Amino acid sequence: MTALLTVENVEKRFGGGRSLFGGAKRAVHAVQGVDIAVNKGETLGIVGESGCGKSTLARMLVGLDRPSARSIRIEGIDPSDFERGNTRVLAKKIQYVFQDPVSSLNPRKTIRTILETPMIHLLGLDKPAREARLEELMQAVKLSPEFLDRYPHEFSGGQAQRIGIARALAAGPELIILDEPVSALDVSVQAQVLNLLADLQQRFDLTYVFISHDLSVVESVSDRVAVMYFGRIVEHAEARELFRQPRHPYTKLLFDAAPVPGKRSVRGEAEPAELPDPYAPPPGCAFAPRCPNVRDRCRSERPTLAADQPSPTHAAACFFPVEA
Ligand SMILES: Nc1ncnc2c1ncn2[C@@H]1O[C@H](COP(=O)(O)OP(=O)(O)OP(=O)(O)O)[C@@H](O)[C@H]1O
Repeated sequence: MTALLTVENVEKRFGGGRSLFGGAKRAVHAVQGVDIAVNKGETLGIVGESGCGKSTLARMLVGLDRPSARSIRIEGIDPSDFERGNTRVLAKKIQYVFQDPVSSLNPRKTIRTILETPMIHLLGLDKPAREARLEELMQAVKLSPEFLDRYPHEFSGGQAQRIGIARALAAGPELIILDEPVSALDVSVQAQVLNLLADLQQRFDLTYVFISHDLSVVESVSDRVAVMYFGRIVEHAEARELFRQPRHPYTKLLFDAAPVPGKRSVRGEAEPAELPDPYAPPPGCAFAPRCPNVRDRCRSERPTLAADQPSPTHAAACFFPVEA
């Protein structure tokens, strides 16, 4: 398998530095020491609770946020374009679909203008080529070409998200970061958008990074899944393997807390608890205060991601993982 995107030891701190009077300002450690490789044509799911750093990581992958310490490489892109945040080069290769479809579209622009903008600025297409591409895009996202001269507020959430997806496709990217793409939609519309994304992946040979807090959605779309907690990846594995046999106690807790039709909730034990102070990450495992398997070592030493012996592709950052 060829990695299209490789992320090594990426970090993002917000704040820090020196105040006007010379004192050290505290920094939020939003993402710490993240390594990811995304293979061509696959969907990597990233799952975790609110505030764990999913969106910050995603924004760094498309160059919307600059990493504090970095190594992000995309096949076919000169690393210096990444260093300089050369959005024009990056945007041709990698695009972003936002969670809130309506507010992510400029309310004063027609759909035609929204979709034509990347064609002009990134691809330099002339009018006839743009017309042909507009038709192709609208047909791909299953919207009538009549919608092209309307404004974003005239659309339902599901339709607006189809337009957001068409905008992401306009420049012909290879990789799309989908940041909670169906969370704001009605359940009945979610499945339609997920099916559309699967069709488009086949048709345009796309690679996806799919970010969500919703386990059932992540399970249904992902080839591999990375679980994030407090800015770090704490477990990753092939999707089927992870959902069959979670190894990190946090992953297990997420699974136990997920609502399953007909199953009585066990939320009592999995109620979201306070995350550690993001200004002062603990020396040991960040999950230790919530962990049912916690021992002394976990509070002083931070476990690194290590692949399990029986399954070299399944890694959990835990000294005392959940037994098979
Ligand atoms: N611009 C910022 N300035 C300061 N702190 C920030 C900023 N953006 C994010 N953070 C902090 O970084 C951490 C990770 O936030 P992030 O939005 O990436 O998490 P998330 O998992 O995507 O959550 P959500 O699903 O709620 O968006 C949080 O502690 C958040 O408060």
